[in-house]
Amino acid sequence: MTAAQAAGEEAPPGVRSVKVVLVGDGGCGKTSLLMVFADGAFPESYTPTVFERYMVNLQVKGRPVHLHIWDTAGQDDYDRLRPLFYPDASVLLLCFDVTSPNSFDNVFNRAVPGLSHQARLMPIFICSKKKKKKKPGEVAHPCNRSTWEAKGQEMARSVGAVAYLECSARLHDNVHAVFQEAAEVALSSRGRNFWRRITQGFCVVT
Ligand SMILES: Nc1nc2c(ncn2[C@@H]2O[C@H](COP(=O)(O)OP(=O)(O)OP(=O)(O)O)[C@@H](O)[C@H]2O)c(=O)[nH]1
Repeated sequence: MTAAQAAGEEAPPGVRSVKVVLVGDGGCGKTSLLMVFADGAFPESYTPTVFERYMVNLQVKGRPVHLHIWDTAGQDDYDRLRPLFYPDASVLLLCFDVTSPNSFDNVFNRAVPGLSHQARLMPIFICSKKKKKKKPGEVAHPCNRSTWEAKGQEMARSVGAVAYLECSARLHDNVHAVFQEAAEVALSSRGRNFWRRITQGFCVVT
């Protein structure tokens, strides 16, 4: 695995550039995922993002790639602005938090509308495996491990995602794989229908 490195504004000559957009409910873990990938550190404090761009270099099949990653605001006040980031993007990371059923439903209700007109934009469905301490007497969460994995895969298929990945920013688990997958999908000459076909069985990376 090649470590990502923070990059300058523009891709150096000859280096391919890929735009990735992170979407998902406010607080579902987008910024933390990106910070662990870009800086290698989990941010301990929560500050809601408006719209921020990060540039990170990584290697795909031994060649340098310049990732432009847009971290978008999850709050509903920004629902109309968010799709403005889609047109020249290659990959959309649709994120939800496993401890929040609302964040799961909202991928479909809020993030996906606006996607249908973007034929070139390939969605990847990302599950953020946050761990929540159970309070005494609390009933099992409806999205517990045995159900949310299946639900996640089903949702991924229904929104036409080309892959389904699980990760934890806090545990630094599978974070690099998310962006590596995004870069590989974006740089492939294969179209969205190809990726959908080969991922019908969805490989879950944990
Ligand atoms: N346990 C756990 N908590 C996490 C993880 N990722 C994020 N969090 C926590 O979730 C909260 C929100 O995280 P952010 O990454 O800022 O969420 P966001 O989706 O960028 O939120 P907005 O900027 O409001 O859209 C913070 O308190 C994080 O510490 C994780 O992998 N595990």
